Amino acid sequence: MAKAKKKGSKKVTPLMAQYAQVKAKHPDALLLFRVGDFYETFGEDAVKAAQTLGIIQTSRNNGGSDVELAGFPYHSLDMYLPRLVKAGHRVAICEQLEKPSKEKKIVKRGVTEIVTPGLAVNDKLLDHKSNNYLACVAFAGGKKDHFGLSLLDISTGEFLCAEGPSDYVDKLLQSFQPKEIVVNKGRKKEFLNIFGDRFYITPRDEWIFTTDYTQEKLLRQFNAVSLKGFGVDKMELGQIAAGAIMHYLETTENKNLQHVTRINRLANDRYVWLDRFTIRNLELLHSPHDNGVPLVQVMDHTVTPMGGRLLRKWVVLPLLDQKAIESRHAVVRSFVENAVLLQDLDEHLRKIGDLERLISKVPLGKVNPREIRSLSDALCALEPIKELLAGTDNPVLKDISDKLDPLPAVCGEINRQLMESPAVNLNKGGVIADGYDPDLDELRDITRNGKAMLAGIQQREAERTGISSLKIGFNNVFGYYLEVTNKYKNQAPEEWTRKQTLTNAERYITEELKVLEDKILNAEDKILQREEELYEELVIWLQQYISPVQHNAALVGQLDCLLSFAKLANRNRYVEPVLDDSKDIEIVQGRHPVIEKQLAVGEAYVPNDVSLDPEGQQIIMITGPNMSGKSALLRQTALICLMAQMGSFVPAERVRLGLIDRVFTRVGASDNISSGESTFMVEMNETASIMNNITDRSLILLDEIGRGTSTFDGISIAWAIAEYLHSNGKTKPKTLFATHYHELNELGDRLERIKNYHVSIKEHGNKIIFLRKLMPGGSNHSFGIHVAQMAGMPREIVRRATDILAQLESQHIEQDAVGAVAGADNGNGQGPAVKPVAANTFTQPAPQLSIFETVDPTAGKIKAALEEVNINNMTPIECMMKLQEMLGLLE
Ligand SMILES: Nc1ncnc2c1ncn2[C@@H]1O[C@H](COP(=O)(O)OP(=O)(O)OP(=O)(O)O)[C@@H](O)[C@H]1O
Repeated sequence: MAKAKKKGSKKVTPLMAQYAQVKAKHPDALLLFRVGDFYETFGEDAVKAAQTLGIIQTSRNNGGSDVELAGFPYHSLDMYLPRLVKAGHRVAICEQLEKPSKEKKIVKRGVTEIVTPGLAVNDKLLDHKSNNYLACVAFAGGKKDHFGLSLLDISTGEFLCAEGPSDYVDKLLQSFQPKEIVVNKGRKKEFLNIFGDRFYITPRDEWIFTTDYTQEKLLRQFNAVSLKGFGVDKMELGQIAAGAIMHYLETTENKNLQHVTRINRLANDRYVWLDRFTIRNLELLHSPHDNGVPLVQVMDHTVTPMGGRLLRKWVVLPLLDQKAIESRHAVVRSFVENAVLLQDLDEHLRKIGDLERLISKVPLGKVNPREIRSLSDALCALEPIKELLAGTDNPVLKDISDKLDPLPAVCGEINRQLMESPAVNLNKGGVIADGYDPDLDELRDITRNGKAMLAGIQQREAERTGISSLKIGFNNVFGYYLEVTNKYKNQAPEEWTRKQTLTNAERYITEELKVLEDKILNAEDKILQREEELYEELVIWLQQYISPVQHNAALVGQLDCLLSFAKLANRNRYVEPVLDDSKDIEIVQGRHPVIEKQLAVGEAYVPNDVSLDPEGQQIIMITGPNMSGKSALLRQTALICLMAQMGSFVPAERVRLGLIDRVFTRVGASDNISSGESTFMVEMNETASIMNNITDRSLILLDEIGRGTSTFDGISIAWAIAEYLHSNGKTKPKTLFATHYHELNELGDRLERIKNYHVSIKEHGNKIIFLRKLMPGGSNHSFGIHVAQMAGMPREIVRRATDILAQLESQHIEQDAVGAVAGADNGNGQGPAVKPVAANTFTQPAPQLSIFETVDPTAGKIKAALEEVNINNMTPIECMMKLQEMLGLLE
């Protein structure tokens, strides 16, 4: 008796069994599984794919149970893949590894590529003006504040390595904005605590993060016996981070990395220290405001992607080496003085395209024929650039000229081998030039002239044999044949092979005909195959030129940035800053590079002078009403110094600068509050980090520090900080202090290197007009109420606020009582340099009144009238009439 089929037993199809196997190897990835002409996703992946891509989700019967299914045609991969990755998915692409055939039940499949935000090489996932870094952070043992960081842009081959305390690594993460960070699984929580949760994290097993394993990975990549040559041999944690990246790449099918030819040390002693708050506050790379413009956007006049990407690095890494900065200035000067040279170079640079990313696609096997052609166009454009630079008398430009190598052999070979405008897709043919390969030429000849060749054979054989009625025909059974009518059949030569006898004719085949037939019938396929072979050979041949092409790309990037500085200077009337050995900052008629470009037509930016020097005017205390331009002044001072040290000219009439080594900015009541901490706490933490890191060459901007707390605390803290910066006995950092606590002007009288300034305004009746000029001397009252009035605050409130202010001011016991910082330590344990003064005895303002609790009886009436209103029952006309009634009450 046959066994009854067990109810509910499931038989998984071979395809789904194969899927399950592949998926088990990549559990954390969304698997695109190639089935014929489709990429399919199953189960949870299908749900995610359908949601992200808006494609239809169906189900597939998988032996008794339904599994979710969503798919798209293979040729749409380019469209859908970037969308999946941008949505934050790791995507594994599983291809069919062999051609389907009748004998095989199921074709072999395997994952050929894993794409994540940090592993993108697809143009649709990349921004040509920004690098796309994959990072790794390695931790020291225990709780030590020391980390290794590596950054790799797989799309350009740039590989960087650094080591240092958490605030340094944090600053680098802010500057380089990696798209993905590989972290030791066991330290992920710590990572999130220290560096925040704003990154795309990929946790990996603990064993990878060991010295021996990672070092071996690096040595193998660089084919070296030591890492000394790269200057990273002493950086154990940096090496661990870099090696872990190499491991990660291997496990994500990124094995051909010949374009990663070196690793560079990011040395923090070469660049101005900007912590992440400063990079953010100065809006160097990004602006948090909706229509805000970051500095880099104003500065960027580059015309090549290499220049665009390099400029972003120059902006966050201003130099400390005076010679290097001055040599950039000298190049900019020579371009500013030679408009023709500037324009010619600009024109040639525009032809270069993304040389760096093009060459990186060569080892990755992702380069298409048209891209190779543009590689040669780019190299050809180097020739005139080289010549133009050789004709200058600037040593840096001459050096770039010497080093530029247009690689004529590469250009020549590409031009010889590829068609002038080759197809983008290799599988469509039309890539290799005519005349390059005899076999290919013959095949093409056949497809173009097949019929003529057959006619030629027919004619020749007819003449040779005297069979005048000889014909060539074709059938599906034995292909091309010669047909001879019975009348001539005795004249058929012996070497012809008879294939068929008809009533009135004989059919023959010949060796020659069969060879030609084979060629004609297979020519198309063979052409594609031959083109593929030749193209692959060309790509492999090109690999030997990766390094020289990368070198050219780097030189082009530099040149482009320097030209961009010159264009910036020309278009905006910037001047060359003068650097000297002093520790001074002297800015004459400085402007804010971004705000001046943002002003409405007809409005002019008001320039200002700012002078700081540690021995005289070390701290400038700027008071002035809100909106008067205090923050702009602070920021423009820092931006001018930083731009000067990037090598750029600056928005001012004249600038003399002793190099600055660090810029700190702190903005009171900053809106970037990390979770769980109060605004004030954040502000104090930030300020504490400044206090521990200042040097004589540092520039500090403190904007409304202390604003995040009550007036008492705010003034006290701001006071104590100012005192400390002035009198800590160790360093005299140059400081700009903006505050609306006019009480702080008192410090100017007490401490010799604190000078009071105010941003001038003109009071006109009840209104104020902003003159925006920085003038010596403090201002003696606050202007918050004026600003409230300007903002359209109801008249009643403004009047009431004025009364309260008057009341408070009358209760304000003398100014001396301000310094509520008794006992504030000066950092060297010797107590404050200024004699602490009695605690402030401001009277607390009365608790805030609600708008309707004012003493004004009219408000009470309006309140009562409003309470009667039921908007839901009113027509628009009735609403208007009610409003009119209330306005009547007001009047
Ligand atoms: N020198 C200037 N010339 C022309 N416009 C300026 C100048 N300085 C500032 N502004 C304009 O005034 C606006 C307010 O400036 P800013 O934010 O610096 O004022 P603030 O005194 O710091 O105000 P708050 O205390 O409210 O932060 C700027 O956004 C800018 O549009």
